[in-house]
Amino acid sequence: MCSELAICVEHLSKCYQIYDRPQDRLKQSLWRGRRKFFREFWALRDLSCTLRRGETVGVIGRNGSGKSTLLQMICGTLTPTAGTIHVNGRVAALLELGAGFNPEFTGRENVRMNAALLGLTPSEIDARLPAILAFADIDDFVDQPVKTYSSGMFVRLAFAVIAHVDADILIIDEALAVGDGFFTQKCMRFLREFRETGTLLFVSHDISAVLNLCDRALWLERGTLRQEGTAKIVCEAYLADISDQQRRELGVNSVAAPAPKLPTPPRPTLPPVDQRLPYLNHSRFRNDIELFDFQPDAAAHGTGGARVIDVVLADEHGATLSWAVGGHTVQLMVVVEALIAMERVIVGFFVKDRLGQMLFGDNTFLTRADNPLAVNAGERFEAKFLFALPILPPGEYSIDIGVAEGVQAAHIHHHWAHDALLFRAHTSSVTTGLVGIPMLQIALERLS
Ligand SMILES: Nc1ncnc2c1ncn2[C@@H]1O[C@H](COP(=O)(O)OP(=O)(O)OP(=O)(O)O)[C@@H](O)[C@H]1O
Repeated sequence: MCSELAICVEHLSKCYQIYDRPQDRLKQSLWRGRRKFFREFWALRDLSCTLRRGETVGVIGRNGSGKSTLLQMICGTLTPTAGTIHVNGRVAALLELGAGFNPEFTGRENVRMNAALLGLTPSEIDARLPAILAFADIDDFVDQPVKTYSSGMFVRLAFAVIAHVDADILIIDEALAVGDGFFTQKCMRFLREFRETGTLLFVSHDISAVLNLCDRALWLERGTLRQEGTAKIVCEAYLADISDQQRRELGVNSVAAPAPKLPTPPRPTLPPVDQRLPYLNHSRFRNDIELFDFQPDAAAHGTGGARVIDVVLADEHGATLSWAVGGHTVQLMVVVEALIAMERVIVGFFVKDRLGQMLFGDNTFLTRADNPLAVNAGERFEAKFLFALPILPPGEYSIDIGVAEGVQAAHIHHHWAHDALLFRAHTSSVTTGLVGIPMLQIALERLS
C-alpha cells in the first residue's frame, strides 16, 4: 500500500445469514452446508475506496445503507465476508455507544483500559489522565461504574480518550449526535484541529456536520457506493435524492416548464421588522429562545491583555433578557477589562450553531475607525450591538466574543472567549437553512 494512503479498502463485502426461525440455525449446523436454511443479506457489497493521509471523509446514506458495517470492518471489530482492508497508522475509533467499555468498571478505570488498548504506556496514561478527564468534564461520575452513565456521558468519556492518544486516524460513527450542544462544540473544535495533521473518517446523518468538517464524502446506498466526491457535490446529490423520494411519496410532480417572466412590482418602503411577527408570535411557531448565563470560564485564547467580564443579551432599552424572540430587536452587551494599555480596541462577536458553524457576527472596528478607543490598564469598557435577531431553527447556539487591538486586517487577539453565551431555540417557523432573516414583506398575489 502506498505511503500516501491512510486507508485502502478493496472489493469489501459483508454478508449476513438470516434465519427466519431459530430451529433453522440448528438444522444448518446439522446439515453441515449440504442444504441452505438461511437467506443471504449483503450489508455491504464489493465496495472499494481509499483515504489519503490527512483527508477528512464523511460517510452518508440512509438507515441501513452499510455505514456502520464499513466502519466496523475498517476498525477490525467485524470480519469481512470478502475483500481486503489496509490501514496505515494508529487508529482510534468511536463506534457503538459503550463499545470497548466494561460496564462494571468506573469511568477512570475504563479510560486507563482504553488508553492502554490504544497503545499508551502506563506513564503516558498517568500524564494524560488529567487532560482526558478535563475534556470529558463529567465531574464525580468518573469514579462511578459506567453502567450508571447516560449516553451523553459515555460519549464524553469515549471521545476524551480518542482525543488524547495521538491517533493518526480517527474513525467516528455518529458520536456527535448524542452530546449536548456545548460538548459538540468542543468536539468540533478538536476535530478541526485534528484535521490539520490527521486522517478522519466520519459517519453522520447530519449533513451540515459533514459539509462543515469533510473534504470528501462517500454516499452508501443498500450496501454499495452510490457516489463519492467532494463533500459539497455528494451531499447536494444526496439531499436532492431524499427530496425526490419525498416528492414521489407525496405524489407531487415537478414543475414542467419555467414560468414566464413577469414585470417586478414596485417595492414598498417598510419599517425593518418581520411583517409576519404579529401572526407568528401568537402561534406555536414563535421563535422562543432560551438564554443562559455568561460563562466566565469558557475556553479562551489570546495574549491575556484583556478579559471579557460580562456578556448579556438585552432588549433595545438595555434590560437583560432570559428569553428572546427571533425577529425582535436585541442588544448584545459586552463588558471588558483591560489588563494592559491598548491603543485601538476592537470588540467583536460571532454567533455559531451547535456544530460551530459561524452564522453571523460583527465588530466595532468600522464604527470607531476614525476615532479608535484607547484604554489604560485596569479600565473597563463596553461594546453594544443593536440588531434584529434572526429567526433561528430549533437547536443550540453559542456566541464567541473577541477583544482585539489593531485594525480589521491586522490585529492581535487579547481575549477570544469561545461559547461565552449559550442559548437554545425551542420553537421556530424556520426549519431549513442556517438562519431565517427577518422578512420585510412576503407577498403572493395572482397577476391579471
Ligand atoms: N448482525 C446482523 N445480522 C443481520 N443483519 C445485520 C446485522 N448487522 C447489521 N445488519 C444489517 O446490515 C445493514 C447495514 O447496517 P448498518 O448498521 O451498517 O447500516 P447504517 O448505514 O450504519 O445504518 P444507520 O444509519 O441506521 O446507523 C442493515 O440492513 C442492518 O439491518
